[in-house]
Amino acid sequence: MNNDILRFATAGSVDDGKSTLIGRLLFDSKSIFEDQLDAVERTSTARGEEQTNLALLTDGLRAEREQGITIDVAYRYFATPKRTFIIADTPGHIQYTRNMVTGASTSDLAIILVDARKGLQEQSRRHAFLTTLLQVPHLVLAVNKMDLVDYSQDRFEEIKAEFADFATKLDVPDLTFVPISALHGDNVVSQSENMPWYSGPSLLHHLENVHIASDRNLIDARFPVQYVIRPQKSADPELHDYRGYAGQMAGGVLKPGDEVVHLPSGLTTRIAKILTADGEIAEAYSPMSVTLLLEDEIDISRGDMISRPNNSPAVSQDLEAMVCWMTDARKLTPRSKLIIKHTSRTAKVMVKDLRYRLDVNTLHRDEQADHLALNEIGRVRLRATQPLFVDEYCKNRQTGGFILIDEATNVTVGAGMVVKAD
Ligand SMILES: Nc1nc2c(ncn2[C@@H]2O[C@H](COP(=O)(O)OP(=O)(O)OP(=O)(O)O)[C@@H](O)[C@H]2O)c(=O)[nH]1
Repeated sequence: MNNDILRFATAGSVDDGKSTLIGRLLFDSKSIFEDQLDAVERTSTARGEEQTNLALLTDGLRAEREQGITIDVAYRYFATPKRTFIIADTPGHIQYTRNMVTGASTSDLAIILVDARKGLQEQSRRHAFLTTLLQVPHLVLAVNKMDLVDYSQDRFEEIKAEFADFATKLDVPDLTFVPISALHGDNVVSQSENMPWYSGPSLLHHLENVHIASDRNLIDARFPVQYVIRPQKSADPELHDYRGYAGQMAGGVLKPGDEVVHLPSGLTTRIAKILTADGEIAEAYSPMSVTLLLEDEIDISRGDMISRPNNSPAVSQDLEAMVCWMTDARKLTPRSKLIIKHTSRTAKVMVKDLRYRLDVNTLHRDEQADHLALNEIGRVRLRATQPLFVDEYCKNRQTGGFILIDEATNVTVGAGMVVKAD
């Protein structure tokens, strides 16, 4: 039911045509589009969609806002009869890395725009690298301004070959090339008559049909507890007399009757019921927001994890991760003390060491580096003051991702992807 939401990020150098493309998509798709979330909400209710869809959508965005992210990523929404789209529009000029990490970390797909006249730029490679680092499952290279190269197939093939060659170094999971003119609308929403040699889908057609359901991890059940709903005195015991655990599914599938394990206690019990705002349901999977009722009383708090007895995340205070540093107010150095926000758990963390800094242009590793500055990416070892329940980011972007917060200012200063927990 949630598969009809596609989150995508756009990236490109200045003037490659991102704003024009987004405008064109919104305009030509003749969809109901509004910047305001309440408008999306109205639309979706009118279309008879399930309410939970929207709750999820707003939850995600609200969570980002609450984390005090000061990054100027603009979210835009539009819908076609097939899907609802959330675009993370990341400004290309300054702060590209930080913006892109923020915008792309929750995206199903990224569009990298290239100006057909200029071809691949250093920034296109950097964006592609970040996309793979963030494990965005689908990548589209949109070769824009085809009108300015006479809709030349040769030019398109040239850029395509160059990028495909570079992409082999990156392990891009799914790569699609589309020749477009954002200004004139060629291949954006409908097939272009100016490029009869191109037989692939228009950009919107691809966005509407790209298969994302299987990108979600449906194997490893993960339920980070966000809130504990305590029993209340009520005349109607069915309604209020229970203890429930609310949160968002971060992987796998859970059903009533399933045996589950609570972390950190290691105690096991079974799921009694799964509730949503609309009532009881038979199964929960990512990214649904649900409340679990368990058969036994266990002492469970916010930040704990519910998973399956033979398939749990690592329970560890030590993490090794790729971190993107996002502030110029301070640097990341060994012994830096920070706050880590990982799933629904918040803990203090210390940087044990910086193993290397990565040059995102050359992919060179500088093992002598002693700090990370704004927009720099490096591999670090962290030690938290309490155990975290983590998976490797390549297995699960939710339980493998985290943000780092400056304690004094409460500002997000870094984003991380777990490489290993030990
Ligand atoms: N001829 C032609 N011009 C285009 C096309 N797409 C965009 N442009 C022009 O290129 C210029 C830059 O386009 P924008 O959409 O503002 O570029 P942007 O990537 O959003 O730029 P920033 O927001 O500064 O990063 C504008 O003058 C557009 O009209 C296209 O397909 N063909």
